Amino acid sequence: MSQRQRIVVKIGSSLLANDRRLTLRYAFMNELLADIARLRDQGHDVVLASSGAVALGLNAIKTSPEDAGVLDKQAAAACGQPLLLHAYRQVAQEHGFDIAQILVTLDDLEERRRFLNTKNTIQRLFERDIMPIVNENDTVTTEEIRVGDNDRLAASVAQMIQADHLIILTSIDGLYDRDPSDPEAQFVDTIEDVTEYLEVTSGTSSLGSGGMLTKIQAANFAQNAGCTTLIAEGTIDRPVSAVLSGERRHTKCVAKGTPASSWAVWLTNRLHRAGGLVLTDAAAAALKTSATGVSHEDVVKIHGGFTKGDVLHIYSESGDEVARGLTNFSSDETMMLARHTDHSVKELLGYNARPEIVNRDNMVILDSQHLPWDAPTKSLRIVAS
Ligand SMILES: Nc1ncnc2c1ncn2[C@@H]1O[C@H](COP(=O)(O)OP(=O)(O)O)[C@@H](O)[C@H]1O
Ligand SMILES: N[C@@H](CCC(=O)OP(=O)(O)O)C(=O)O
Repeated sequence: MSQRQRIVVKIGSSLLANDRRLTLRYAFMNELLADIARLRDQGHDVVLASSGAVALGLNAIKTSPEDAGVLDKQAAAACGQPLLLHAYRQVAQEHGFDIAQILVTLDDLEERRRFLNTKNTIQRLFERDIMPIVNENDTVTTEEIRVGDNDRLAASVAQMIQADHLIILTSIDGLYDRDPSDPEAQFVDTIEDVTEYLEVTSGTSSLGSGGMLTKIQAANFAQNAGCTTLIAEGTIDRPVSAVLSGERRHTKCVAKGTPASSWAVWLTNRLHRAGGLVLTDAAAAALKTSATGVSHEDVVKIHGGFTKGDVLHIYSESGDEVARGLTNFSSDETMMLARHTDHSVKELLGYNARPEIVNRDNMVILDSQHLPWDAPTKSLRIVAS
């Protein structure tokens, strides 16, 4: 690998924490950072997305992984994160480089301005030759507002920095076509279309969060952003470079040849659904070909309580997700406009604006490479009532 690359390496909890004693696996960390030091010396930019804060903090709060509830995990992360980063810093310095901590929440990835701020920070750290280590700020997140797994978080970072490779190191050597404990399970070398594998990926290791499903979703995010994902076992001997060079077995999820613009990728790679619109089937079908956006006249149901600027998932009445786009109106304003199509925006909301809920310029039509989200079944308000 001679060309200079941007690489995001995601490390699962079970690689950093001993699963019985819940103590740090220093030997693995040492080999990992030695390997990364060599990659850095060859000119590559590396970001680590590291799990392990919760697992390493459980001893401090005297709780086991099986018994830990949300509050325990938040407290454990508060104890484990400084321990983890302190170790990373000491070991990295042994290998001649410095590290920095970036703790993010869902909003830092989903809100455009915060996403760009985070991107700029990582860029500046690269310029100063410091390796960023990213984790979710588990202590301040709750179930509804968290990413929840570092696989998709790492993919968001890969998309953010336009990485060439996302390397997900975990407790298993890659993806199998069924539960890997099934003796008939076959190893999958290469994935072009992740949708074929969504059904075969349940279950996690004892310390893991998302299992193989979130790795496959992450791989899809990355491939849409023009980044190739390699899923491999975090083996102690040259954990990253042996995978990159192809010496160690792994599952490769190939990047799409022509990635969309970074804005379109940000718009479609969603970790959270702020809200949605259901359109008539005819209007949803027309979106694919027309040059106009979503008209207030076509909305039949509104999902969730959203505000202006949120990214909405747009469905047909038959339940297919057809597009994602930035809304010009809040959910309550959208309901007013959709219910009273014979009135102007000025009459209904008190200011002049076109009654287009989502502009064509602020929308991306989904195609076969995107993983659609199931149509919402709860928090739906019907327009014609
Ligand atoms: N089809 C599959 N192929 C490979 N692994 C799978 C599959 N389905 C479930 N898994 C499980 O996913 C686990 C890895 O995910 P996880 O425990 O969340 O790891 P990490 O902590 O590294 O994120 C493996 O231990 C494996 O048992
Ligand atoms: N943010 C959490 C890790 C969440 C997570 O994705 O864990 P894992 O599935 O082990 O990568 C932590 O630091 O403990």
